[in-house]
Amino acid sequence: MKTKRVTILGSGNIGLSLAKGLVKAGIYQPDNITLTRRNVKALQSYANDGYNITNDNAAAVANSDIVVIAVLPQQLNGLLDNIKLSLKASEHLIISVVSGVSCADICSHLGFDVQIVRAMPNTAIAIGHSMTCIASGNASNENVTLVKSLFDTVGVSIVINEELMTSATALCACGIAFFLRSIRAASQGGTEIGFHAHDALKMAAQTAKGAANLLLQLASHPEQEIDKVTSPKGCTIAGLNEMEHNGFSSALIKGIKTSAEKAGALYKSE
Ligand SMILES: NC(=O)C1=CN([C@@H]2O[C@H](COP(=O)(O)OP(=O)(O)OC[C@H]3O[C@@H](n4cnc5c(N)ncnc54)[C@H](O)[C@@H]3O)[C@@H](O)[C@H]2O)C=CC1
Ligand SMILES: O=C(O)[C@@H]1CCC=N1
Repeated sequence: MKTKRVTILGSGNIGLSLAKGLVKAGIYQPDNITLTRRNVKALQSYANDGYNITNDNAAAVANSDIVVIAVLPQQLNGLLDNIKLSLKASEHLIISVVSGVSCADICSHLGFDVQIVRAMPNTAIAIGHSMTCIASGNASNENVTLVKSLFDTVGVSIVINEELMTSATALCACGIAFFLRSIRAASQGGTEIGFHAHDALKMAAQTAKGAANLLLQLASHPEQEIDKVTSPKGCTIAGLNEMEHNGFSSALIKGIKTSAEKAGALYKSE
């Protein structure tokens, strides 16, 4: 089967992470991927690595099969106006990673229907460890499966209902920042109790990785694993309860709810 040519419109944080992930997974060569950005000079190092780069979105779309839209919600309508005439409903498949914008919103702005699959990856896609949620309102099952198989090469992906995409944004895409901040905070605690900052960070990150892998590899529940750590009258339960008295779980839950509300409102507030 001929390799489908991919164009990534808006090659910033997530667009470039996706490109790197696809190449690292070995399913695309850089020369099958076109990266666009208004300031194309910022992509020069990618051109040196063999990617096609341009600031001409319309031409890039015309020369591709799969079009990934990776601009900010407030940049989307301008981009759609830019590519409208190059988009062929019968030829193109759009993958949108834009938060808070439905397939119907995109078709409505374009003024015609084109198959769209939404994907919500996170920045760990650059190293093949994304948690990606996939949904579509109007694409064929075949295309949803195609997109899932693409994202399966750069992490783990699941197909969900489109109404849950803003929730997926908060839990998984924003979630990377939440867990990173937790690791950073743990390392700061580690420094206060005696470790050099770089050692404390490494120790905290590896500990977080171990905790996540206990759940993923043993298909276990967090409380089951926590019970194994908390010795009676021990130091773990003392620290854990102190964190809970200070709102640890509550802060995470409230933060995720706030992010989900914001994710749903980003495009509509423009
Ligand atoms: N950063 C993340 O972790 C994730 C972001 N997303 C979504 O992905 C989208 C992009 O987010 P980021 O990559 O973080 O933003 P970003 O600001 O890093 O990247 C957007 C890029 O699009 C370019 N751009 C804007 N208008 C353009 C146009 N008309 N033509 C060509 N390029 C254009 C900008 O110059 C910029 O480089 C957003 O909608 C965000 O909600 C989704 C999942 C995770
Ligand atoms: O913060 C944001 O709006 C984007 C969406 C998910 C991750 N970053």
